Amino acid sequence: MFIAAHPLILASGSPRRKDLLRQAGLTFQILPATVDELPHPSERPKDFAERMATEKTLQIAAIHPEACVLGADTVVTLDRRILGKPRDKTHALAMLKNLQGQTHTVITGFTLMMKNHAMFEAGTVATAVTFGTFTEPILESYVQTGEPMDKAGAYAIQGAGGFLIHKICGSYSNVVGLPMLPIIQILLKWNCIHPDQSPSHP
Ligand SMILES: Cc1cn([C@H]2C[C@H](O)[C@@H](COP(=O)(O)OP(=O)(O)OP(=O)(O)O)O2)c(=O)[nH]c1=O
Repeated sequence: MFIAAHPLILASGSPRRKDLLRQAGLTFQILPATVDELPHPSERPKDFAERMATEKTLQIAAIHPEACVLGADTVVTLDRRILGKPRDKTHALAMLKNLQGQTHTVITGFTLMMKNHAMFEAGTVATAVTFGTFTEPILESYVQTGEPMDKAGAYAIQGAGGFLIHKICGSYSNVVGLPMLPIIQILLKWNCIHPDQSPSHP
């Protein structure tokens, strides 16, 4: 779909982000950043997500100033509290019990940087997600799949956890880990990618 006109680096170890970029046809290198993912006292969830995305991007851009670097961070928020990834299965069950029957917000912060800070864009996208209500054995059996363990909010909309969701309002890819629309728009604007206009092969 798109052709890379400039080296692109994804500063994230998330397999979901890799899949989203691959689905769009992008070619890129993966170099996960290691940052301390702890919110400052009274830091708003959207500020935290954007700061994390920027810290990840800056870390990798410092080593690869020639590339366009994309960093991101996804947080789940309920009543202005940040729900990160669950510590263990008990924590995952508690998170899911807390989220059921309610609408929470998934915020993904993203940062793109190119040409040694000369080109820099950072922002956040929020998606409202409403869960259904379930019996405890149903939530327990979902936790037993292991899927919740490396996911913010202890679920994966793109996986078995899709059954939990009553409705969403906003970007789907943002819940999975990257708001694809603004990211592709910025990459096109910076001439980092072009639409692939070669004839398709059967
Ligand atoms: C809510 C939700 C989150 N997630 C994932 C997206 C993110 O990968 C993860 C949130 O953790 P992040 O800290 O944003 O990302 P990461 O630790 O996977 O990767 P890195 O720090 O290297 O960038 O939760 C889903 O896959 N599906 C969902 O429905």
